[in-house]
Amino acid sequence: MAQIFGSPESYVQGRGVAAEIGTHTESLGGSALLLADEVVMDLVEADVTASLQSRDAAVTTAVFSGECSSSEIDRVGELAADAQAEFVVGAGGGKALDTAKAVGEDLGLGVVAMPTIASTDAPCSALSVVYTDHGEFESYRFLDRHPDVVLVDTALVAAAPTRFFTSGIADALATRFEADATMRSAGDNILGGKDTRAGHRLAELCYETLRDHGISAVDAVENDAVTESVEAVTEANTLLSGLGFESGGLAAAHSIHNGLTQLEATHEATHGEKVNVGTLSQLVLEGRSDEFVEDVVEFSLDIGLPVKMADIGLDDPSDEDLLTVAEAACAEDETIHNEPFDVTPEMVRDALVTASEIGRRVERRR
Ligand SMILES: NC(=O)c1ccc[n+]([C@@H]2O[C@H](COP(=O)([O-])OP(=O)(O)OC[C@H]3O[C@@H](n4cnc5c(N)ncnc54)[C@H](O)[C@@H]3O)[C@@H](O)[C@H]2O)c1
Ligand SMILES: [Zn+2]
Repeated sequence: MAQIFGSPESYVQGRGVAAEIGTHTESLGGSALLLADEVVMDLVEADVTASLQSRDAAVTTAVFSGECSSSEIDRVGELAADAQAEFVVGAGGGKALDTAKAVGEDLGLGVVAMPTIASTDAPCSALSVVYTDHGEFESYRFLDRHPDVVLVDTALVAAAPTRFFTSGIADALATRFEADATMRSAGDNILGGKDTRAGHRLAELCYETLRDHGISAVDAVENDAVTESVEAVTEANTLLSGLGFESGGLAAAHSIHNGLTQLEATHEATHGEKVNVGTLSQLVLEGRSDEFVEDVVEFSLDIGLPVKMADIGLDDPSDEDLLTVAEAACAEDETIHNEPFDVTPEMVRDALVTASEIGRRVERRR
């Protein structure tokens, strides 16, 4: 089978770049739909509208409901059609961006992904994760095209609540481990091909960047400051992890995340926070050494990330709850089958409870 690597047409990152968006969208047409929820609309509408209008692009705004569901994708699609938009600018977190990407695909429009938090690796991928209107994982929707432009204003990223930034570190921390599993099993990446050296190396670079800069980047973001470490980690969370997971492949960590979304009690935890519990479980599942797992737990604690189920709303999960998570994680089309051995629900349940116990133990001894 062919090796496949994919990426957005262009990636722009820096302090204040939201106000320069118009200089990067001229090839996309003269009419934009700006999609953002109320919080994000307040943050970006003035700068984005002024910059696009200065380049002769008309702007219509649409308020995002908060969930990337089929009904929301259809609703926003109708608004884009009514506005005769030629491109969609999705601003906000992963859900707003995933919705904008799906709308762009449905209507054949250009797409600008403008993350205002570095909370996930959603911005760069040709993928929308679709949920029910109630927030349960429903399906991966694979898109034909990547976003035309990904634009990340690091001043916005640093000013947002720190929890989003740390969640993005968690999402990115999983990337290398999942790409490694996919490579060892010769599994498929998200683009339906085998990995390239480039895809795999970017996943490794992502991990190295987080370990080299993660802790001080969080210190900076706590103070709304943009440092070189914040630039490095924003790039790792957004670009390196985005390219790394898509072209490198996903494995157990994200399947366990998807399983966890089946339980209402986890819905308050962010995507990245649930992924971190999935990552630690993957390491246990793979039989990594105590020292290795504890090192990742220590780093997670330094960053302020969950290391056990109780940290993501599951204080005392019942056997039935654990089986629900484990069975969903092992569904036939799940990426957990990219692990280089057969995985059963029992193995996932045992890895989850053991990873949580390790997390609890390391936390106690600090
Ligand atoms: N498509 C992909 O490749 C991919 C990859 C990873 C994750 N995802 C998806 O991303 C979603 C999770 O995204 P998320 O964690 O960003 O959550 P989210 O999209 O729900 O956004 C979280 C919140 O951040 C707020 N926000 C955004 N920018 C802000 C700012 N600058 N200041 C203050 N608040 C701000 C928004 O109002 C929103 O309420 C999940 O649906 C997940 O499946 C998709
Ligand atoms: Zn993710």
